[in-house]
Amino acid sequence: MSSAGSGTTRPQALTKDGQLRRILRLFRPYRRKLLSVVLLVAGSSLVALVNPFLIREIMDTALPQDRLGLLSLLSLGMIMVSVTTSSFNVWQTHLSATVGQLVMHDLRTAVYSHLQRMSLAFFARTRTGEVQSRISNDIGGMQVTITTTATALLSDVTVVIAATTAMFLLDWRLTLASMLMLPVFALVSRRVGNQRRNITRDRQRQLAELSSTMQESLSISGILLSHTMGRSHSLTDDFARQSRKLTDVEVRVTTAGLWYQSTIWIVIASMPAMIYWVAGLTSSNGHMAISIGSLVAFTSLQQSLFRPAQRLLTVGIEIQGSLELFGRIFEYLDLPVDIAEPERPVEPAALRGEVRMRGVGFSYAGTQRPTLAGVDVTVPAGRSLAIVGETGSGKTTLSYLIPRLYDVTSGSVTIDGVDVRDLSFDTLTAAVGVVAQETYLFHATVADNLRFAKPDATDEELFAAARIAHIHDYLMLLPDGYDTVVGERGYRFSGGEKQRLAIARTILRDPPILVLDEATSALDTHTEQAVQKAIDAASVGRTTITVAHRLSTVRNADEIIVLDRGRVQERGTHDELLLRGGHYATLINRDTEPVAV
Ligand SMILES: Nc1ncnc2c1ncn2[C@@H]1O[C@H](COP(=O)(O)OP(=O)(O)OP(=O)(O)O)[C@@H](O)[C@H]1O
Repeated sequence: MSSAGSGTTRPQALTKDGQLRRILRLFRPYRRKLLSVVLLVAGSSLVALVNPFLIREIMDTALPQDRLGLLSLLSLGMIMVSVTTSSFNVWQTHLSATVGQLVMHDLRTAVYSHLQRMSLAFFARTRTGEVQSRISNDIGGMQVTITTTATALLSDVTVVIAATTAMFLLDWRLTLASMLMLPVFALVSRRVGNQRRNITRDRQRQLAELSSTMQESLSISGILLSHTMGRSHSLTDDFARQSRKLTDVEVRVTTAGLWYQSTIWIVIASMPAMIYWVAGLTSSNGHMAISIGSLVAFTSLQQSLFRPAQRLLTVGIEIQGSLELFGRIFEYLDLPVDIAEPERPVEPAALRGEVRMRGVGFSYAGTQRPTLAGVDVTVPAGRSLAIVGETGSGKTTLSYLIPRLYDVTSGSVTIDGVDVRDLSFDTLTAAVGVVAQETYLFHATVADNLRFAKPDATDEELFAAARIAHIHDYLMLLPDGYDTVVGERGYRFSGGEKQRLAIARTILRDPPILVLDEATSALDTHTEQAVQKAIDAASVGRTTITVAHRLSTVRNADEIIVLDRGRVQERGTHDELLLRGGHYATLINRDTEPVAV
């Protein structure tokens, strides 16, 4: 439950302009829908502006002159205006929500698919919760901006332009008087926007931190560790501390610029009073320079301006916050893919499965000492290689170079003479089957888990693979057989059973090369024999490279290499190496397993 940082570095900050252009590009596929939204918003805003003029006519003409026909017509007009604007709004909201959600869907999928291409190294240095938080919290946080703010902005601009024009037409002096405060508001809004952007950054970081903590500590392994280490209370305290920090940030997000918004609100709300007062001042001998109808129409226009103007002055604040969210997402989309598929892959006819490593060197990023150096090994097709050595000598790392979970730093790994870096991912994954040290099973049925390797596998194929892995009989004894649902991370199955399921899953793809990283956890002799039988059966006719943690399992390998701090120290068969009396012999003697020599 480390509190290591996110592990992702911020690439050079995107310029605001570049970011805006990139955001606009996201909307490009939906420009037709957006055009309809623009038309609907503009239409509804313009139609709404007819109302004040209808009011003026009612007040100045229809009512004083007792013209009932005109009054009915004007009243009906007012009702029609509301019907039209409401219908336009419903339609527009539906369209803009659809576009907003589609853009979010595109972003979510783009981030997910980019992350799928990232190498193991990225996930090794990044906290799981952090990755998920970018997809759920950051993209989720954009929803308001994308779906509502953007269209509100559009309608607000239209209303403000149209209402201001109408106000000028009614009385230009009153209009100017109403707008004196605008520049001051705009300036302050800019400052509050920057403030909001910084707070949003803090909030998203805090959210990611909280997600990571939950992800790690509420997983089966996390709970197991905290229960057995008696750390539940302190973890709860840590969580509470983080959650409390989030509370503070959330309050800051909500209240940033609140005083500013209230001031605007008060000033805007006092405007009609000011206007009546100014109109009163202009009256002489009981006659005002402006008719009552115009005055009412003017203040009603002003009223319709309140919300849009206020929103426009604060929309910058919202957008600044969202820019930060977009920035975090773009940062992930821009992560370089360190293990990329070749543009023009070599397509060999059929792979036999000869694996050759030539002068292989490898260093993990950020480490001083190379993990592997000068490794030369050839495993002829159909033969077996066992890699042994002290813990940390680089066995697993070496085996990961064949399926390209990591790329060599120097030298090369070839399959049938073709560099693995020149093969398409499809060819490579079809050629190399990997059974990793830690078996990962999805929360789904056994059959679904097996079919993850080969979605179109028939039941017979599943049974055959499970038989080879010596797990079929066991599965048939379960009440639900192959339909048994595997618990979270396969917890209902024992370690040995999970390994055999993993072996069955891998051989279902029938790869010519098998890379097996033996589980380090000790299995009882009976289980170990069962797993060994599964491995032996799975290896038949395949090139097999086994990372051996238990020396009892390597005796039959065609070749054994002994790694020492990343270098091949000895090589040969079990008998040859024993006779040599070197490092391997020492390891064998030290191995707790009784070995018949
Ligand atoms: N992602 C990583 N970043 C940096 N160093 C790593 C990383 N993964 C492994 N190492 C280091 O590389 C070395 C070789 O690790 P590797 O897992 O290949 O050893 P191993 O021989 O398989 O060990 P074991 O028998 O304990 O599984 C170790 O010192 C390990 O700490």
